[in-house]
Amino acid sequence: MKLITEIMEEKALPIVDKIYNDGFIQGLVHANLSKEAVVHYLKADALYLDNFSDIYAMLLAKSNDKVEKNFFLGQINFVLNEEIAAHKNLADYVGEDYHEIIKGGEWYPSADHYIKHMYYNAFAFGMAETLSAMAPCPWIYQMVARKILANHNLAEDHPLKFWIEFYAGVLVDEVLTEYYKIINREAEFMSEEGKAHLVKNFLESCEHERRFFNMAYTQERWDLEV
Ligand SMILES: Cc1ncc(CO)c(N)n1
Repeated sequence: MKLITEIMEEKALPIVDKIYNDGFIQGLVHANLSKEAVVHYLKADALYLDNFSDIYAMLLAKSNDKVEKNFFLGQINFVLNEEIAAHKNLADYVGEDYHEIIKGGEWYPSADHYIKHMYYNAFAFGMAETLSAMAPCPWIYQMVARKILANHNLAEDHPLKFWIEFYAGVLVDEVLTEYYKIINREAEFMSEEGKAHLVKNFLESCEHERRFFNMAYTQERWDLEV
C-alpha cells in the first residue's frame, strides 16, 4: 500500500519538468536571468519566507509533541536566518545589496494566492493539511535543483551554482522526512476524502510554485487602481 506522500510526489512529477523548462529556471541555469526577474523574485520571496515562518509558528503552537515543536522551531530559524544565503547569491548575481533590494517588498497575485492557500489550511484544517500545502516549498526546489545538476555540468564559476547546490542538498531530505512522518501518521486515521484533500493541497502548491517563478519572470503586477 503506497504512502499518501508517495502518491503526492508521483502525481506532481510532471510539474517539476514544467518548472524546470520555464523561463525563470532556464534563465538561472544559463545565467541570463534578467535583473528585473531576480529583483521581483527576491522582493516577493522575502515576504513569502516571513509568512512561511509564521505558519510554522502556528504549527508549533498546535503541536503537543516536544520533538515536533523543536522541529518547527529549527525550521523557523532556517527560513528566517539561514535561507537568506541563497537569496544573497541571487543579489550578488545582480550586483545589488540584498537588504536594499527587499526594502519595501511587495508580493503580487501569484504569491498572494500561494500564501493564502497555506494560511487557509492552517486556520481551517489540521497539521497534515497544512504540511501538505507547505511540502512543495522544499520538495519542488530540491527536485528542480537536482534536475539542473543532473542535466548540466555547471562551471565552477557559475554565478548561481551556490543557489542550485543549496537547494539540491541533503538538508531538504531531513525536512521532508519530518513533514512526511506527520502527514502519513495523520493520514492513517483519515477517510479517502480526507486523504484526497492532502494530495490536492500538495498538487495545488506545486502549481503555485510554478506560478511564483513565472510571476517574477513576467514581472507580474496587480491591476488595482492605486
Ligand atoms: C516561493 C518559494 N518556494 C520555495 C522556496 C524554498 O524554500 C522559496 N524560497 N520560495
